[in-house]
Amino acid sequence: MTESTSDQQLLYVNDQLSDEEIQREADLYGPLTDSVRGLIAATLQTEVGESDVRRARALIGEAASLLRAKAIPGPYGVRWGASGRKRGWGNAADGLRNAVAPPLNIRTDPDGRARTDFHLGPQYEGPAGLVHGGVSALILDQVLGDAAVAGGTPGMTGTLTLRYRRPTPLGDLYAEARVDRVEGVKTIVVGHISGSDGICVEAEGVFILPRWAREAIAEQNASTAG
Ligand SMILES: CCCCCCCC(=O)SCCNC(=O)CCNC(=O)[C@H](O)C(C)(C)COP(=O)(O)OP(=O)(O)OC[C@H]1O[C@@H](n2cnc3c(N)ncnc32)[C@H](O)[C@@H]1OP(=O)(O)O
Repeated sequence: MTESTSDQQLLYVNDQLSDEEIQREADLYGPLTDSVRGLIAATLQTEVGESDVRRARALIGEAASLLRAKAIPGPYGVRWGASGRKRGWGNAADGLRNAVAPPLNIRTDPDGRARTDFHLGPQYEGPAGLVHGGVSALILDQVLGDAAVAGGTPGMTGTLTLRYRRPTPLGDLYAEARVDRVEGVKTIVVGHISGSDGICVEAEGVFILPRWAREAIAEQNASTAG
């Protein structure tokens, strides 16, 4: 689907939508995503009888057909509107249109900080009653990455190091991150997830602006200077 770097770059699109149109889309699709999240939890927890399970499957199939009648053919990509507002709505960690993503609402500060309160339901379970370690990694990757973006030095995750200090309970949690230092093209970010008993998972990430992006920026700077 995205076999080369140039295929991937085509998924960064400036679609010129106005802020009002973007807000209208957010108001329409955000609640749809929440409904599907509710469906995922209901699918996991239901104990209704066989005929109700079959009926639910038929209704879900009907809803999927309705939605697929007009749909984008591949990944959502990353889009910008006319004012520069960015939408990574397909993002698996925090995409507004991605029901697989945990319900994060990450807030950032321009000094390179990011934080979010969030609630993880039963669909994020690993060990009994606890958050799956991969889900914690997913969330920390995103929160640390957002801190790098907020600090003005965005990048792809080169290395993510995690220390699981204590089991992470399902339920109400908090994550935060801050840029620790910038070393050339590498931004080193630290952060953690905590629950009511304190820090559960600590993380350090190295975020690197990819070579193709560095070259594109250098080309742009050269053409502006020339
Ligand atoms: C909205 C934004 C939030 C984002 C949060 C989510 C982020 C993600 O999930 S991104 C997806 C997961 N990550 C990936 O798929 C990345 C795949 N890897 C790559 O694309 C590349 O290897 C990439 C970009 C990491 C580095 O490639 P490239 O730019 O060619 O590196 P290169 O020029 O060789 O090296 C630059 C520097 O980085 C260092 N470096 C390279 N790779 C790594 C690495 N994996 N870890 C640590 N350091 C590295 C090099 O040593 C070099 O350091 P120095 O400048 O000190 O000599």
